[in-house]
Amino acid sequence: MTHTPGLVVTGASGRMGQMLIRMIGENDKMRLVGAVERKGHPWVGQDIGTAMGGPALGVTVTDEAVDAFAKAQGIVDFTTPEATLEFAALAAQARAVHVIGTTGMTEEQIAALEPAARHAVIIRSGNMSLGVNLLAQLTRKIAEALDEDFDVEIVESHHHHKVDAPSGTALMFGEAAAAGRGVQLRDVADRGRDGITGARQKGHIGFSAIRGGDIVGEHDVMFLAPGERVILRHIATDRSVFARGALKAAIWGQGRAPGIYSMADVLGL
Ligand SMILES: NC(=O)C1=CN([C@@H]2O[C@H](COP(=O)(O)OP(=O)(O)OC[C@H]3O[C@@H](n4cnc5c(N)ncnc54)[C@H](O)[C@@H]3O)[C@@H](O)[C@H]2O)C=CC1
Ligand SMILES: O=C(O)C1=N[C@H](C(=O)O)C[C@H](O)C1
Repeated sequence: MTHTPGLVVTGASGRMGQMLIRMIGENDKMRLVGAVERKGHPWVGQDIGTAMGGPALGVTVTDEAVDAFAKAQGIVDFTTPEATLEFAALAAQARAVHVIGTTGMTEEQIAALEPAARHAVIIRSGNMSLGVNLLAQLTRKIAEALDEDFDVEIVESHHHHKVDAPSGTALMFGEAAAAGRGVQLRDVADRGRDGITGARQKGHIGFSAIRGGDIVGEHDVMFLAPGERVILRHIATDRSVFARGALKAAIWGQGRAPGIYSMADVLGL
């Protein structure tokens, strides 16, 4: 009998789903026990390995998450907000660790994860990479140190398929800057300026989004004052940095008390 945690990947055919499946296959500390896709997806019923164009992996893509989750100790989920909410309830029933990478969730959708977190471990982050999580800590410290003469602007760039803006990472940086200043992001966020917007308000945190080509994910956190600028930059060139963090989280969560955790918890930051 094997004691390595069995993982289910949801959104298995997606950009992150396929990266996760490849990386689980290369890791002897975990096993792939399920691959879930949305109803009607052409991969449902096929072996996930062959659907991805490689050798068979012995795991058939299913649209029945409840059956797949019953065999799993961890669910790694990069899908959509609606699917993620559904999976949170099912993962809690199965007492499986639910790693959530999905972005674009509203405040209400995030709050709706709480009942599931009473029964199981949820680890959620808008960005699973070590570099971004380190930079979020730095953002908070810099925001604590600099006063409101420094305007905070966050600029993010992503591939042309991305459907949500600002990115989950940009919002993480915004939350970190707001926490450093002792304010709530929702009270100071400037999202989507257009037209005669009026002059910039002191203390606000601005967001801008670029979409194009195959950009994996790039973020600048800018502190802009008369006479000087401090700019923090993170550039992801490969999705493996997100997948590595998500898989680390799935292992870290095993045996933890139920609750909602972040990547800062996983990484001990
Ligand atoms: N937190 C992080 O570090 C990262 C988060 N993301 C986020 O992850 C999400 C997915 O990103 P990508 O893989 O680029 O998108 P994608 O569009 O390539 O993949 C999403 C997959 O989810 C599937 N899906 C949708 N509804 C489903 C359902 N009800 N059941 C099962 N599968 C379902 C889709 O068919 C698709 O294959 C996005 O929200 C993105 O912003 C992406 C990269 C890193
Ligand atoms: O959709 C993506 O691709 C990414 N999404 C995450 C986000 O919204 O910040 C993380 C990463 O930037 C890639």
